[in-house]
Amino acid sequence: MALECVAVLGWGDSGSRASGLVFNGVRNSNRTPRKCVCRGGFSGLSGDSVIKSADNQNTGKSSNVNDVPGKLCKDLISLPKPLTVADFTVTPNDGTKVRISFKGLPGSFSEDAALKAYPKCETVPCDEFEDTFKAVELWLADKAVLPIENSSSGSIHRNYDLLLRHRLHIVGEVQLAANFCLLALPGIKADQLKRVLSHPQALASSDIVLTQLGVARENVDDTASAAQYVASNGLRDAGAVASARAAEIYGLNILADRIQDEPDIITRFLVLARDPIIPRTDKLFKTSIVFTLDEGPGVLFKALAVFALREINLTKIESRPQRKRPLRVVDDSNTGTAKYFDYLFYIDFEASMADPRAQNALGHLQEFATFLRVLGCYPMDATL
Ligand SMILES: O=C(O)C(=O)C[C@]1(C(=O)O)C=C[C@@H](O)C=C1
Repeated sequence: MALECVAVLGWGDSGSRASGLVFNGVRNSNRTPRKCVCRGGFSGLSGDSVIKSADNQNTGKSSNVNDVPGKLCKDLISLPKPLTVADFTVTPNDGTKVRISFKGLPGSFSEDAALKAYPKCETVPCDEFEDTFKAVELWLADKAVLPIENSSSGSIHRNYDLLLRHRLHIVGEVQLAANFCLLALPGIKADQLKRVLSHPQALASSDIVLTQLGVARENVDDTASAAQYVASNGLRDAGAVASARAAEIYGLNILADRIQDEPDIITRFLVLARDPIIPRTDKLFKTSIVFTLDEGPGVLFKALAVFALREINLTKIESRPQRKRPLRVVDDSNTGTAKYFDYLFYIDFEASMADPRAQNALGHLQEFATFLRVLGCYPMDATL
């Protein structure tokens, strides 16, 4: 990825103080592709083969003739096999056999998002958001899907932090309209319910109906867990706010459909993978970045101007405190020592990294950003 730095404005005078443009942790100037030793090189490209290959490498067992001087290696089966044409068709484009990790139980909206992106995928339920990242990093899943923001309660901050802590690349986005249903055991009527369980966002978004019912609200990790809990414990006084698919999976009845306060509650999910995709310009692409700036008047204005000057539309801006260095100390001769919160800025913009405008904008931002990382460049989801 060639970056061209242009001095369109007079403020690009700080030289290259940034530690280098980072494409998910690797400076672009001397970027070497991150490759897993076993990837596609041994018995196939499917995930199982990959995990097996990795295991062989880690056990320390001798699978190399050089480890057994003067003898033939006994473990011939574990030797790498050459790739064949079949290896390249194991994971077709329609999503067959792609394994997608998500947080929650089957029937959750995150699983719906995974199925929207890859209709024939195998979904891998995880306990925590962090586990969805680890599943991909450890080759237990090919990709992860995680919610990043929704139209009723805004950003899911924890996931912004995890994007930076981990080294996965954003390779796609999924927009999903949630249809919240009130579920209960078969035979139970709405007026018998004393409490309703769900994910806090689903409960908050169904406030009007739940208030009318006069029920207590109980938070659980995800909407499908609520349905599963009611069903598996045979709770006759408890309902769940979850999807129609969760009702089917856990054998619950739908007492009311579309109970959300707003007609459309949209959640935007990100798809993460170990490797970035090749940016294109023949369809609409988005790029997500994170950066830090020095303290000073107008620095954020300058940072945003690199996009405005090139007519690049920003679709999202989010700031998060820098957890490891929360306070910035500034010595000021007039006012003494000031301490400010130090922030990371996350921006999504509507341009592909293959577009010279995006390359120039990032080259320009790099001139004065103290840190810059491209989190991913991916096709926009314009569907619902
Ligand atoms: O609880 C679920 O079903 C989820 O997939 C999680 C989640 C979220 O984390 O925001 C996703 C979308 C729904 O609107 C509610 C909850």
